[in-house]
Amino acid sequence: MSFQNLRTQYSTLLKQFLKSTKEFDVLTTIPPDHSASETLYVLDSSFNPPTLAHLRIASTALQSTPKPRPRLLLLLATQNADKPSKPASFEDRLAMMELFARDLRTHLAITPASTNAAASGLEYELPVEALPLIDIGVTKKPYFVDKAAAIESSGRYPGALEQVHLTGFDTLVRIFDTKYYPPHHTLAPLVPFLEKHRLRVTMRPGDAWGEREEQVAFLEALARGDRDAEGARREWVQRIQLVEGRKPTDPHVSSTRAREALHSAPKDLDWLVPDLVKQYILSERAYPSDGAGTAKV
Ligand SMILES: Nc1ncnc2c1ncn2[C@@H]1O[C@H](COP(=O)(O)OP(=O)(O)OP(=O)(O)O)[C@@H](O)[C@H]1O
Ligand SMILES: NC(=O)c1ccc[n+]([C@@H]2O[C@H](COP(=O)(O)O)[C@@H](O)[C@H]2O)c1
Repeated sequence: MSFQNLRTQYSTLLKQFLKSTKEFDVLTTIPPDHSASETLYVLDSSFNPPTLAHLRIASTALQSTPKPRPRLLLLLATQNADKPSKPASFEDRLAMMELFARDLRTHLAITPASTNAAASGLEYELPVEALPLIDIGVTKKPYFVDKAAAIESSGRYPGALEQVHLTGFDTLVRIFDTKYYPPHHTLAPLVPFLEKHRLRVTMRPGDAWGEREEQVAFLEALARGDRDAEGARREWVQRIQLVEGRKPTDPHVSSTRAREALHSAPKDLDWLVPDLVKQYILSERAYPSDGAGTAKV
């Protein structure tokens, strides 16, 4: 299917979703398949555009599970907690999410899960049947607690399915920010979320969120009870896994950096975004240099 047809397909599906009363829906599954799974990994993002950091977050989570054929939901919220809905339109982002899903499956097919296996130098290829199913989903809810509840009540997945939300450290801090939970502004709304589901948080050292030690200290403070007065529970640390992010020598990858590189240094896209996503943003003008481009629906 051409990029343009892919975009048109998502434009139609998105319009139907926005007109419906649904709070969450799956628009596509790659490959089309309805078999059950025990754990649902959820990568919620603006996908503006999807980057190699997103790919790393998703692939390391999927490769860390001993369960056969895990399932991944790539989730786009039509309303963001903080950011305006631009510069790329939602249909461009949905098209890029599908391309990202294909890039991710290709990556998983040829990348061994352990560094030992990688070092062995033996040729490696995962059979197609073992690759994860990837759902492309949309939600009208900006907050994690509501997204998780909307996924649960959608009927799209078995009721008891555990969700593991994949986030970066900056998002963990915001999930634990009481400003998002009016009218009482406590962390009580997180209780049902963390009783049932988990967070797998990738550290994001060296930027506005502090170095590795400060990020580890955030969870230690939670375990010590420093946040009890806000309504936090110490046992939540069992539900939150902190995993290593980029090495200090690796460049910092973000969607902002990819959008900037498109106009100033397109060669940098090679280490910022996966291959099909790169082809899409170079050919489809999802990010015009005049900054135009809005969430057209
Ligand atoms: N380099 C990274 N390291 C760790 N986590 C990341 C990284 N890039 C993105 N994430 C996480 O992935 C999730 C979705 O990211 P998001 O779409 O906000 O990407 P972003 O690169 O931060 O976007 P932007 O640059 O447009 O603000 C968030 O939970 C974010 O913390
Ligand atoms: N308290 C919360 O649940 C909370 C706070 C901030 C952002 N978010 C969400 O996290 C996701 C990633 O956010 P950014 O795209 O702003 O990095 C978005 O879907 C956003 O709406 C949730």
